[in-house]
Amino acid sequence: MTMAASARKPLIAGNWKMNLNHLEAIALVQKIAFALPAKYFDKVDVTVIPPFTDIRSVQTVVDGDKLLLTYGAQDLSQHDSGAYTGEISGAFLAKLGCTHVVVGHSERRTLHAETDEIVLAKTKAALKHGLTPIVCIGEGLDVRESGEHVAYNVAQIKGSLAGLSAEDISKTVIAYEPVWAIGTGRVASAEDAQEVNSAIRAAIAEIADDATAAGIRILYGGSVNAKNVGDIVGQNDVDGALVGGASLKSDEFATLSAIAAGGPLP
Ligand SMILES: O=C[C@H](O)COP(=O)(O)O
Repeated sequence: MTMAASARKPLIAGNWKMNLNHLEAIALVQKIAFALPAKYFDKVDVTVIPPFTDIRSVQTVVDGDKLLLTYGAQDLSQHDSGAYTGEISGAFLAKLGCTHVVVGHSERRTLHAETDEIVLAKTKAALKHGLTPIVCIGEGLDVRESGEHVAYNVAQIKGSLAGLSAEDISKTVIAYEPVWAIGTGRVASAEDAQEVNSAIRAAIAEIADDATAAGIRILYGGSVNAKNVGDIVGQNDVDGALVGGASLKSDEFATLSAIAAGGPLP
């Protein structure tokens, strides 16, 4: 790899999951913006990922107050439009000013039976509409305990990006989220995150090329908070975090974003 880790600007993405109505969303974005002044955004990208029903309200605050944080969605349809009741098109998200969309989160893979093929189709849909897909992968506890976690994640990322051009892959963000660390308070060690993230980067070099692998941002997710984020993003191949629970607390989210930026604390 030719690009130093420091050349990849960290990304902190706050996945709110199914929390907060649109009024609560407005309040949280305003509090985050207050706690995280503009000076941090040279060194870290920050995006919030609210439920669909909050996005228009978040857009209003971000545009109205000219905030530097961006926002996205937690999922999208693989289709553009049509008879897909309950689905949301990437075109709609783009029209609302979304920059990012999470695809293949383990909760979607587990609760909605999303396979690598579906994740790939959604990744393509995101790219088609100019959205940055945050492609999630991660092993369950059984795989971790079997010691096969590196091979499992490499297979999952290859399946989720299969056939994409190097140019398309370079427009994605990858998030390694070990399922056993999500919402459990049981965070992977910084070394665990580095081990898998470096294997993912090597896999990207294989399916794309070295420059794409060196430039792509690979996040870690799973019980990240202000206390552990420094060690995690301090690893060579960890370029930020996909944050769940801690993204719902404005001060903690601002603090961990500032730490990812290299400080000082807000
Ligand atoms: O998308 C975020 C992850 O699922 C992590 O959630 P968590 O930080 O609550 O463990």
